[in-house]
Amino acid sequence: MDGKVAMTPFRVGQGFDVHALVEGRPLIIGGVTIPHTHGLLGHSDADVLLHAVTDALLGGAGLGDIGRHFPDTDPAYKGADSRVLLRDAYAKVKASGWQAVNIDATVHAQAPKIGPHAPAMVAVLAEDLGMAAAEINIKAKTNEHLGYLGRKEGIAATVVVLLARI
Ligand SMILES: Nc1ccn([C@@H]2O[C@H](COP(=O)(O)O)[C@@H](O)[C@H]2O)c(=O)n1
Ligand SMILES: C[C@@]1(CO)OP(=O)(O)OP(=O)(O)OC[C@H]1O
Repeated sequence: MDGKVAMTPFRVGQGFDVHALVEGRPLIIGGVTIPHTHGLLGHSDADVLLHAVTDALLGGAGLGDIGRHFPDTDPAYKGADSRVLLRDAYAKVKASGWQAVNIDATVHAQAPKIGPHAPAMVAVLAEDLGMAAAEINIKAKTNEHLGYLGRKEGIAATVVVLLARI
């Protein structure tokens, strides 16, 4: 033994993202358009949850992060549908020998209520990643009116994913 763990069958990935809430943009979270007074600002459609899932998948596979694969300086991704980026990133993850086992996510939003939309978000992720809906969990938290999230200046998402070697 040289002290290294070779060919481990499982790896964990984590992702975080945050986008500012502004007027005049649609609010798209987890591929679902949610009626709201404000939407998220970004180079793409600013889907904070799908970006965090993408980063968790890429991170677990050791493939860097979303900005490395889809730079926000590239006009090709201006207004991009984050579902397309997620599917593209996951194809790279699988090509590198890993598949997702389960996903657990939290959307940090003072408003609006995310719970009623969570099943639709799970369906989006299940379809795009070819996973069973039962392996995907989406939670939501306010920020108890504290800080920039609590002042509704933005929405954040945190995600963990378990990857298994294919
Ligand atoms: N944007 C949100 C925030 C929260 N929820 C649901 O409310 C529950 C209580 O949230 P606290 O932040 O007050 O602990 C939480 O467990 C969610 O079920 C939500 O749907 N959308
Ligand atoms: C998705 C990309 C690319 O359009 O842009 P944004 O929508 O600004 O999102 P961000 O979470 O900052 O991450 C990565 C970017 O490269």
